[in-house]
Amino acid sequence: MPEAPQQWIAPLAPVPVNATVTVPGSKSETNRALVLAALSSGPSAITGGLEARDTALMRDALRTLGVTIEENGDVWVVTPPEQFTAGGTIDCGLAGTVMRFVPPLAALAGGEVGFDGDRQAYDRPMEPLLGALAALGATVEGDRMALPFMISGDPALRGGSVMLDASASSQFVSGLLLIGARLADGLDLRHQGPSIPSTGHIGMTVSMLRQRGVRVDDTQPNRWIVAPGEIKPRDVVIEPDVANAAPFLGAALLTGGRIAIPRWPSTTGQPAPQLRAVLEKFGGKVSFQGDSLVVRGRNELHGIDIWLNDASELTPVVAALAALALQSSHIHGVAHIRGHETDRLAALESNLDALGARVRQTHDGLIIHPHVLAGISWPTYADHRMVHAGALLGLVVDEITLDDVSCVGKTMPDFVERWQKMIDDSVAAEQVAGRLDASP
Ligand SMILES: O=C(O)C1=C[C@@H](OP(=O)(O)O)[C@@H](O)[C@H](O)C1
Ligand SMILES: C=C(OP(=O)(O)O)C(=O)O
Repeated sequence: MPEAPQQWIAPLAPVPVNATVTVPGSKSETNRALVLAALSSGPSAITGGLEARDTALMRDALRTLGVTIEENGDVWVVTPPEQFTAGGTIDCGLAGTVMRFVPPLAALAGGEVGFDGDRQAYDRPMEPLLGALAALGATVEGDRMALPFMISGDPALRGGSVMLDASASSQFVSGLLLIGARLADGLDLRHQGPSIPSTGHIGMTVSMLRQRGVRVDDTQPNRWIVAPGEIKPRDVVIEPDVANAAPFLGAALLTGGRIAIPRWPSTTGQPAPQLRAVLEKFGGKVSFQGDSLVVRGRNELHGIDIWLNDASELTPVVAALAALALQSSHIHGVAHIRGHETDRLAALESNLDALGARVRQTHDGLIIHPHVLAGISWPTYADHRMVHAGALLGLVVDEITLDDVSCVGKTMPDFVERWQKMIDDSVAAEQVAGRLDASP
């Protein structure tokens, strides 16, 4: 079950932010590492996995399929079963990685596995993935080819060639690639349709498969060939989550401050280069100090024109920054985020309009004309990234009130505490520098 709703008034920044912010592990890498450990030929240890709703749902899902996961502090030891267990029901919550990565595992179980999730998850696209699993030999039952549904698997699923349209989510491709090596004939997967978003995340899947000894040929565009064979166990340390770093880095831009994020992943399938490009386009100065990414803002944001297809989960943060820029901005290439946790284009248009910005949806994005913002209401639509956007606006706009901040627990349950700490650390830094009176 999602958490009970919790209202939150986003704090104003009394000084430019100036802090070092540690960011928890990547959701995408954590859930891939869990799934690959469950598919591999022996136990694997995962260190620094993200502790949040999406990864708890993934651990529960794998346990329902017979996987053993022992959690000792931040080290999780995952032991795969001989064969995935049927008979259970998986709760996907609102997690794309659970609803798209676990059905392929269920297709390898010896019987029926049920899938359900939050009511809001029923609207997220599933049909291309379920259609592909049916084409590969699994039986899929459900009224709408969306959640809820049932899969009857076969541990000896043959696999082979299959075609799908992955323009609604790269996760359809990733989910199938993850099991490709476990199919008797391997997998020859092709995409046909409008371009696939978030291709960096498919790159993350391919590179994590290769690190475990799986042969993947991705030399042709929109085609992936996975050879059948062993998925080797591997111990991993999870890198920080780039999309969860974004609101903190955005705070440096908005307040003319400085934020450092240690352990910045330099080679990653996460949208790290895209985030850096966004911050620079807005006028931020990005540099590295040791293993930290450091962003400095100038208190003035330029309007930007940006293709965010490969980093679409950054859209709410980018839109919030754009609403406070000096010129208009245009975000392109993100039509598919209408099927993310909520219809993010509609949510951003309606929320920012209500604060006074003039925002228009296009066929694949948003045009944002900034305006002096005022107002209090910031509905979050159960979407963690709408919390990030509201928090950013609240740094400089009085009394921004989020109707429910609990949904941020999808990927960062202690976001509010980390946000407040960023502000408190910044005030303390000003006091130490003698620029602010330290008396209460
Ligand atoms: O595979 C992954 O871990 C993800 C892929 C992307 O999904 P879409 O391709 O649906 O945008 C991204 O937005 C999501 O946050 C995580
Ligand atoms: C789109 C997102 O999540 P999911 O993995 O549920 O698709 C996201 O985190 O912004």
